[in-house]
Parts: sequence; structure tokens; C-alpha cells
Amino acid sequence: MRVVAGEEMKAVDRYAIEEIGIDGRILMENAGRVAAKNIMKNFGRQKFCVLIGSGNNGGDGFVIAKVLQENGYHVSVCVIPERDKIKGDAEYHMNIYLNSGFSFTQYDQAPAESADIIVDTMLGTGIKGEIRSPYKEIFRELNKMDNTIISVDLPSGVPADESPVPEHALQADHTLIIGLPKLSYYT
Ligand SMILES: NC(=O)C1=CN([C@@H]2O[C@H](COP(=O)(O)OP(=O)(O)OC[C@H]3O[C@@H](n4cnc5c(N)ncnc54)[C@H](OP(=O)(O)O)[C@@H]3O)[C@@H](O)[C@H]2O)[C@@H](O)CC1
Ligand SMILES: [K+]
Repeated sequence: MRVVAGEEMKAVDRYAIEEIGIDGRILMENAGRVAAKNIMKNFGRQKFCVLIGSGNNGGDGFVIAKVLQENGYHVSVCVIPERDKIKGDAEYHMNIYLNSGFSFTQYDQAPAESADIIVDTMLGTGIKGEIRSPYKEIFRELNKMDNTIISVDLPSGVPADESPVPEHALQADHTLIIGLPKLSYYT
């Protein structure tokens, strides 16, 4: 099995998009659907809160939140950035999510705290440098809660490569692989 750092995963995605011709929005749809299927198979009908960041990891989150709700799951959805910061493939899936009749709120501690399971789609392989506000404060709050955290691709704040894990990175109970396993799973 191949294990990759973030840049290598990006190169694989770029190859799929530019050379093979698969639209990035389809890659995101597939990634989100596989993750949602895995969650439904392994975690059952509990109370979920999906937390969504501004990048493509957040785009996966819109697909997951939609699929879970279409299947009758109880889901609250909180978005960390302002809505107009969500661009590209993630914006496309946000619009599909909203046009399907589902809704979200800005991040607030209460829905996260009252959920049995948090689905973390805040940051993935695109993280650069120190974890910035408001993410580091949010991760600190979430790390104190005792609900189950399922991270999509990477626990938010954890780099994909062998760099040191920052102090305030999210502490996940489970991580769902998107594409290929990342080097940091093994370090
Ligand atoms: N087509 C594809 O490529 C596919 C990709 N896929 C998925 O996409 C993920 C990668 O997506 P990505 O590259 O958009 O990065 P992602 O991790 O969502 O974060 C970007 C955001 O983070 C922010 N940010 C950065 N550093 C930060 C910091 N230190 N502290 C705080 N914030 C920071 C940065 O903000 P900005 O610097 O722009 O203000 C930007 O908005 C990948 O893990 C997989 O889940 C799948 O859907 C399959 C198809
Ligand atoms: K994540």
C-alpha cells in the first residue's frame, strides 16, 4: 500500500483531474460519499455534528452532512469561516447542500457539545504553518469534550507528513482515509 505526504496526495488528485479528466467536484462527491457510508456502517443512528472549514476538507463535509441527512440521521452542521470564504469545489458542494433544503449555522460550542459524534472536516492536507485562530481555540474546546471525534482525512491541525504535531491539533478517536493513507498516521 502506498503512503503519501500532503503534496504527493495533491499530485495524485491533480493527475486524476488534469490527465485523466475526472472533475474535482466528482472526486469530492466520491470522497464524501465513501466517508458517509463508512460512518453509517460503523457508528449507527446517534446525534451528529459536522464541523466544516473553508477548504476542500470542508467540501467533503458538505457531502457527508447531506448524505447523512438524506438517510434520516440527526445532524447539526456548523461552518467555521464566513460563508463567502468558501470557494471552488467546496462552494459547489455547499450550494448543492443548501439547494437540497439543508442548513448550517456558524460554529458555536453548543451543538458540538450536545452531539454524540463530531465529524471533523475543518482542516485536511492543506494546512500550512502554525494553527491559526479561530481554529486553535476551537480545537482546544473540542479536545476538552468527551464525545467521539471522527476526523476526515486527518485530525484537523495534524500535518500529513512527518512534521511535529502542533500542541493544539484536534485529538481524534477515528480517522477516515480519503484517497491514500498519510505519512503522519504512522509517526
Ligand atoms: N480535489 C481535491 O484536491 C480533493 C481534496 N479532497 C479533500 O481536500 C482536502 C485538502 O483540501 P485543501 O487543499 O483545500 O486544504 P484544507 O486542508 O481543506 O485546508 C485549506 C484551508 O485551511 C486554511 N489553513 C491553512 N493553514 C492553516 C492554518 N495553519 N491554520 C488555520 N487555517 C489554515 C486555509 O485558509 P487560508 O490560508 O486560505 O486563509 C484554507 O482555507 C483533503 O484533505 C481532502 O479532505 C477530497 O475532497 C478529494 C478531492
Ligand atoms: K479533518
